[in-house]
Amino acid sequence: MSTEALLSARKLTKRFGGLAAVQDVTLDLWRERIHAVIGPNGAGKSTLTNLLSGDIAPSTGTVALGGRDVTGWSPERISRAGLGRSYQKTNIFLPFTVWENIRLAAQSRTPHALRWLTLADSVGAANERAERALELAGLQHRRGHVAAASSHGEQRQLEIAMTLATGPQVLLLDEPLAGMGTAEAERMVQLLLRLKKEHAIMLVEHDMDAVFTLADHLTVMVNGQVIASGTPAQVRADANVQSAYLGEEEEHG
Ligand SMILES: Nc1ncnc2c1ncn2[C@@H]1O[C@H](COP(=O)(O)OP(=O)(O)OP(=O)(O)O)[C@@H](O)[C@H]1O
Repeated sequence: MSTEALLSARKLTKRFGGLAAVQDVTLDLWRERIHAVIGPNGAGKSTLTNLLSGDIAPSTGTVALGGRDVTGWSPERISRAGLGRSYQKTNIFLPFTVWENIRLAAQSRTPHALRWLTLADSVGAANERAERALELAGLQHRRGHVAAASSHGEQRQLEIAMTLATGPQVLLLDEPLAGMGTAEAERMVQLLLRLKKEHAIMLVEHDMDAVFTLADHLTVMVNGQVIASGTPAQVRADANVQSAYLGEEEEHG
């Protein structure tokens, strides 16, 4: 196993006018580890995700993927370099079947310039990636069903399968448990544990039970800054975190 992090962000800052939505954030993602990022609304979690995926460019700081500096690259190029990002359902074509959605996502990985050159190869490789993604996400039994007829939980699984179909090494998952009931959430937790075996994962999630079940490493953000980072036990014991964030949760729980 490589001793190098698959993704390394160094001192990332993003300013929107006078507001630093993300400030000086440094973070590493490693294969076989889930790194959860938590924080109250407006903490900068979405902005951080956008900086890592290339959807927005940092004001300062760098992002390296697999040892290569990818700062300023387009999201498509970063995706082809091995980063997969799940969006909340936005990419699903509801009238298409589960399989068609995954297959389309798999094809998007092939660079346009190569499509006509190596058509047979690329079709075969895309089919393979799609089959694997379908299986990994546990959606084989839904293969021929139209996405619109799938439950909320299955649509979230599909969203992850579509991300997997691009063949990523690093996964950025944005609230995969949002809006789920207990049984669906449990199924998603099991899926994330399976995915962890082959990927480096950053998980942005509000469900604290899931976060503390899944995370190997936890970063807490407040007002754009990291206020604590460490193992879940270290973070739980951190006085800053308790007053800024977890304290409130625990009072309710
Ligand atoms: N495009 C933008 N222009 C101006 N301000 C922005 C922009 N995007 C985000 N912000 C601001 O940056 C801060 C961080 O927002 P962000 O959405 O990253 O937080 P978050 O932790 O993801 O919140 P939530 O949990 O509600 O999704 C907020 O104050 C937000 O209003």
